[in-house]
This record gives sequence, C-alpha cells and structure tokens, in this order.
Amino acid sequence: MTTTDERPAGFENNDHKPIGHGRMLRKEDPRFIRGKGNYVDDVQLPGMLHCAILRSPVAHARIVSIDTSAAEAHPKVKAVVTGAALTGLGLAWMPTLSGDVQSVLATDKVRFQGQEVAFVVAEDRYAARDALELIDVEYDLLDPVIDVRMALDPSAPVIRDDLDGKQNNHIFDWETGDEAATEAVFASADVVVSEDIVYPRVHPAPMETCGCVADYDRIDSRLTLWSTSQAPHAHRTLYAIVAGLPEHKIRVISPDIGGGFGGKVPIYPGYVCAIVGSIVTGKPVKWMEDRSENLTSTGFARDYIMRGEIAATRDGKILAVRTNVLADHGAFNGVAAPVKYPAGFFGVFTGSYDLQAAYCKMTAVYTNKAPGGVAYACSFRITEAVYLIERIVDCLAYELEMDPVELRMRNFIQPDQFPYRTKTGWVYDSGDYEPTMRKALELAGYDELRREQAERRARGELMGIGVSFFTEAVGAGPRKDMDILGLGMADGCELRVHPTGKAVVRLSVQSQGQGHETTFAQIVAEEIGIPPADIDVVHGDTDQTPFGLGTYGSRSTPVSGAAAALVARKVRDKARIIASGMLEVSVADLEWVKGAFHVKGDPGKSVTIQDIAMRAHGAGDLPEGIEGGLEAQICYNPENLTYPHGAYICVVDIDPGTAQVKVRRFVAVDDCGTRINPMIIEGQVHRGLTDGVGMALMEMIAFDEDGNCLGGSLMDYLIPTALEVPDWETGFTVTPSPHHPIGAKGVGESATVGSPPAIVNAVVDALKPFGVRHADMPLTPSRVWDAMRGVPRPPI
Ligand code: PCD
Ligand SMILES: [Cu+]
Repeated sequence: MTTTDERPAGFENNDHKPIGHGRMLRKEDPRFIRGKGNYVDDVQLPGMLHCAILRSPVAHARIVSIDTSAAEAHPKVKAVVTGAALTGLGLAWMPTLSGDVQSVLATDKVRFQGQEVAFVVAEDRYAARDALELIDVEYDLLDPVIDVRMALDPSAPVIRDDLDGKQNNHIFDWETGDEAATEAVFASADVVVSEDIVYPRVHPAPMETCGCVADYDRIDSRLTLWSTSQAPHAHRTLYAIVAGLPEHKIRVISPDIGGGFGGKVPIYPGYVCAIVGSIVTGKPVKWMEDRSENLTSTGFARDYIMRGEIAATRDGKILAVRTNVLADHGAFNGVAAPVKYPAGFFGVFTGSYDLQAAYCKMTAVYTNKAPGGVAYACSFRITEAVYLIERIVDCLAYELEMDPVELRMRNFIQPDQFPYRTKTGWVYDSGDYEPTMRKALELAGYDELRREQAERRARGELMGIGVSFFTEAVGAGPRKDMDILGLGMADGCELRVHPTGKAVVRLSVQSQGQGHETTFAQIVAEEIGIPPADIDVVHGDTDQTPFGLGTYGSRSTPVSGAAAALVARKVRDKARIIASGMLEVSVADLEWVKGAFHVKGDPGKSVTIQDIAMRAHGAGDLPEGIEGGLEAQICYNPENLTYPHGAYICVVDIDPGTAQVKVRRFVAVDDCGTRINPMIIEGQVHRGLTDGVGMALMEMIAFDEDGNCLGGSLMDYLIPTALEVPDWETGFTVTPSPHHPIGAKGVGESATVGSPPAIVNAVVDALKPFGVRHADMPLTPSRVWDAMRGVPRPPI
C-alpha cells in the first residue's frame, strides 16, 4: 500500500521543499496524474458545433470543380465552406511566419498531399467527418516536385504560380561567414574532409494533436479562441492583423497543452477554418486534428541536405568549416524563425571550436510537400547545425586516425576567450568546455570502454562509442537583433503579492509540459522568499497575462525567467522601503535574508515578506511617497542569447546478423548555467535524449515519387518508447550566463540537439571495420545493413 508520505527516490530528504531553486516535485502533476488536465479537446461549450477538413489526396493538381451540394444536404451539417467562399471574405490566404502566404483552403491548385480543400461544420464530429465524403472534387493532376534536388531544374513544374511572376521553385539564398577567407584557409590546409550529410524530414509528433475551439460573439464582435498554441499573444496579434479585429476583442487561451515541440508555433489553416465556421454559424466551433492529419499536414522539421567541409592541420588543429545546404521547405515557406534569419540560427554551425574562418551558403526551395520547417526541439535550425559540425568533426577524426575526444579537446574555445565571437558573428556568452567533457568521460569510463571495444572487435563484435559536444544558442532574443513579423522578442511579466503574503505571477510564455507552474514559482520564491506553494503561476491566456512572444527555442527561462526574477526584485525593493518604515531604520540599515528584512547587527528585529505584504495593503502609514499594494510589472529585453553546452557519449551494439542497433548506454552532461529545478532538468534531458534515439534510428517522413506521404501514422512513423532507450546517465556542470539575472540558460531542447550526432557517431564507429565513414539517419537495420555491405546511400 502506498501512503501519501512516500516520496520517489531522491526526495527522501525533501520535506523541506525549497523556498527557491532546488529539487521539488511539480505543482502541476497532481492534476496531470489524476487525469484532470484541461486540454483544448476538453473544452465543451453550449451549442458547440464540430469542424472537419477535407484534404487533398494528391500532391499537385489543379482544382477543376468542387461540388458540395450532397454534403450541404446532410441533415446534421450546418455549413460547408470552400476556398471560393473564403476568397469572398478575403481569407483564402494567410501570412506565414516567414513572410510567405499559405492558402487556408485551396482555390486554384493543391500543392501537397493533405492540403486543406474545404471544411464542414456539423452538429457532431462524426457527422462532420461523414459529410466530407459527400464533397466531390475534380482534380486535374500535375507533375509533382518531390526530389528536392530537382526543384530548381528549369524543367520542373512551378509550384507557386500563385506568386506574381514566379517562374521557378526558388525561395531564398542565404549566406553567412567570409567566403574568401574560408577559401584561403582551405586552399592551404594539410587536410580537407568533406561529406554529404542529410538531416531527414521528421515531425514533432506531440501526444496532443493541434486543434481549437472558436467562439465568435456576433453582438460584441468578440472572438474567444481556445487553441493549442505555444505563443498565445503572438497568435492574437496575427489574428488581429489578418481579421481586422482589434486585439482587445480577441482572447486566445492555451489551456494545458499536450506537448508542443515547436509544432504548435505556427498558425494552421484549421484554426482559421474554425474561426470562420463560428462566424458563419454563430455558434462555437471545435476543430481537432487526428493523428494522420497532424503527421501529414502540420509543420515538419529539418529536411536539410548539407555538404560539410572541414579543413585542418595534420596534427588535428581545425582551421575552418564550410557548408552548402539545400533546404526543402515544402509548398509554402512556413519556417518558424526570427525574420532576419531565414535559415534560423544555423549560423552556429561552427560548433564549440575556435576556428580561423567559416562560411555557409544555403538555398531553400519549394516542393510538393507539407509546409513547415518548424523548430522541433531546436532553437531555429540549431539541431541541424550541431549535427553537421559534430558529424564532420568525426569524419575528420576518422581521416586523421585520431580519437574523437582528443580531436575535440584540442580545438575547444578556451574559458578566457568568452565572450567569444564566432566567425559567423554570434557572441557566445560563457562556456567552460573541458570540465564538461571530462565529466562525461569519467561517467562513461571512456578509456575502459575503448579497451572493451578493442577486445570485442577482435572477436568480430560490433560495438561503437560515439561522442558529441554541442553549444546551443537559445533564448531569442534581443530586440535589436530579432523579431517575428515585426514583433520584438521581449517578454512581459507581472507579480502581485496579496495582503496575506500569497502571490500570483503572470507570464507571457506558455508551458506545454515543461513544468512552468513549478519553476517560475521557484524563480520568484528564490527572490522574495515566499514558498513556491504560495505562488500561483498564470499563463496561457491573453486576457490574464502581459504581452510576450511565447515558448519555443528554449526561450522561457532565458527571457521570461529573467523577467520573473527581475519583477520579483522590483517587488523586493519596494518591500525594503516599507520594511524600513516598519522597523524605523533607514533602508541602508536593512539586510535581506531570504524571506525577511533584518536590522543589520540586530537580527532579532525583523519583518517577514508576509508582514510587509499585510502592511502594504493595511491601514497603517507607509513611508513618504510609497503607494499601497505590493506589485510590479516589467518587460524584459534580453541582452544576448544564452549558450548552454553539453558533452554526450553513446555506446551502441550492432547485431552483425540483423544490423539492428541497440543503444546500450548514454551519458549526458549538460551545462545550462544556474539550475532552477534539477529534477525538471533531468526530465527535460531524458525527453530530448529519447527524441535523439527516434531521429537517429527510427523517424523519417518519407514520400513516394507521386508525393504520397509515407509517414502518415504512428505505425509508419516510428517513435521511440521506453523499450528502445537505455537508462539515461546524466551529469552536469554549471557555467552561469553572465547577462542573465540568475545566470540560467535554457535546457529544454539541449538533448534533442546533442544526442543524434552522438548516436550516429557511435553507429559509424561500430561500423569502422567495414570502412564506413558516414551513414545517414535514420539508421534503420536496412540502412545499417547497406552501410556494412558498401551499398551507396539513398538519395534522400
Ligand atoms: N537552467 C534551467 C533551465 C530550465 N529549467 C527548467 O526546465 C524547463 C525548460 O526550460 P527552457 O529551457 O527555458 O525551455 P522552455 O522555453 O520552458 O520550453 C521550451 C522547450 O521545451 C522543451 N521541453 C518540452 N517538454 C515537454 N514536457 N513538452 C514539450 O512540448 C517540450 N518542448 C520542448 C521544446 S521544443 Mo521548441 O518549441 O521546438 O522551439 S522549445 C522547447 C522549464 O521548466 C525551466 O524552468 C531549469 O530548471 N533550469
Ligand atoms: Cu531545426
């Protein structure tokens, strides 16, 4: 029998519940583990109708006609809407986050399989789905562009003929670094290694699919939208701009969200359909995607074909890196990234190494595939960048016949070089790489593993050891450097302490499972000494919270976490003045010990923050010029991004008979600066490492030559479970961020970023006896088998 006093391992001594940072069970979990979370699909409103979307069965076709009469005649159907009807409302097209336009419902052509063609609003979910089958669409098939390498061929069909004068499938060219300087270094280097490296198209695949409930009030012209959004405020502003409604008439609520992983950053056509459905019918309308709609039509990630080149001296000093990328953006450029960075933060592809030169060139193209390029557990293409550099460094180690750890250590940026300006212009705030690497080596028992490997190799067994070392750029971002569609990336935060000393903190960011209700209470608790249990975290509702750009790119702790600490300090400053009045001493004579002010030299004379809160709201006198109440608000504009780092070591065994890869061990040492809640951090790391196993070994959204998506269900798109992953071994070092008020850096995506190269490096290492230097993800048994037999790699 379990008693309520029982604590999981690690919590035995935890009755103290930290007032501030520290290991603490999550405040939100009593709700989640009892099945009492409140997700969008739990929202039920009186008279609510249901929306279902008709999607294109083909990848590229002209729409000849759409006959909706049979669907309209269905007894439970309230409305059937096509692109033509939306054109009349000026809503057939909507802007994407990257300044392209995307059709809400196709008018002229369909451009990917799964594209939205029409929607039905009906009395229940079943009737809405049934009525979809009554809609008759005639398509005139066009040749699809599926092979991204063919997209720029002059003979390729033009996908985006909706764009004025568009004659090809080119989206943008982008470059960073110094081409000439890099060329000069390459020309005189002892060793140059190059490799074609593919990061396949994958999907964030959150447990909860996307959806919303739209409730438009015709009398007041007010729209309330419950939606699966990672960025409620940014979404509200975009709806306001597109629909011409004032912001105060729109309320976006993101209740509990069942995982986001970047996939809930964009605005999808389904949201707009539900809103239009509610406007047209005058009733609340719910739209919830099913799994296959989620996998085939909402934002994918990656899909980069990268040529990596590295130049070094014979003894392993890395001099320069260069890369050329072909980016498949699908049918509409829906990339989620700050506007000035069309390729996101790929510019950190120089990794954790001190180089003389670097250069990157990228070309993005349209294809007949679902749009996206969302930052799936990836601060805007950092995942791709880290994979590229960590793979190519291993290719170099292979050529130099050098140990991959040794090679990395020889090239690390040194502690005294921080803040370090990279050759592509990013300024790494802080880092101390070698101790992190050494800790991972120690945890793994690296030397012993190498000895074991040699023995096994001699017996014909395939054991591999893979290493990766990453630096991420998270916490977008300084207003001077970045914006999304003109919106600056600063975050508001508001803190109110009630008379009895309980508090409420209001955030612009939005948790999708990361535990913000706990960690943000802890941040405030650390600063003003009110226990986390007494601090309520309010988020995910634009009517209740200050403006800010939302949660993605591990930005909540770097940006809103800083805002929460600073707003609490502002409250503490006011509390200090009130305390000086209460204790009848000058402000300078007060000392703050978490939770109370003491008179210096007389600790017996003190007032707690709770006493002060009561005085602030009470009838007694307050010091001159001090207003009643104890609250503050702030808008925090970060000075720079934060740059967490980590060292990962993976051990795999490959079955020589079946080519099945088993991840035997995985050691992850992360440095995210000051740690708020170590338990949550470990959970975040475990999550990301599992992502890594999925991408490295199992996951890929593939297409056949007609453009049929082959990954439309979780039977075809494999995601890892507890069975495919080992017991994670984690460790940490702490290198605080110098510009963040509490020194914290983001961590939510670190493990997704750092683990795929460690796993692939381990598999390639295991295959060394076969002369394999590179193999592309996902390393399924068939791909590993081919690599063992020297079969050329598949094109995509
Ligand atoms: N130093 C430090 C840091 C951090 N932390 C913690 O941890 C977490 C995280 O954090 P961050 O890093 O800041 O992050 P955020 O912003 O909050 O979040 C975001 C992320 O998060 C992650 N994780 C997660 N988890 C869960 N559960 N779910 C989800 O969905 C998710 N998602 C993912 C992603 S992908 Mo993107 O969106 O792609 O861009 S981005 C992302 C939180 O709670 C916090 O507080 C601590 O403690 N400390
Ligand atoms: Cu990415």
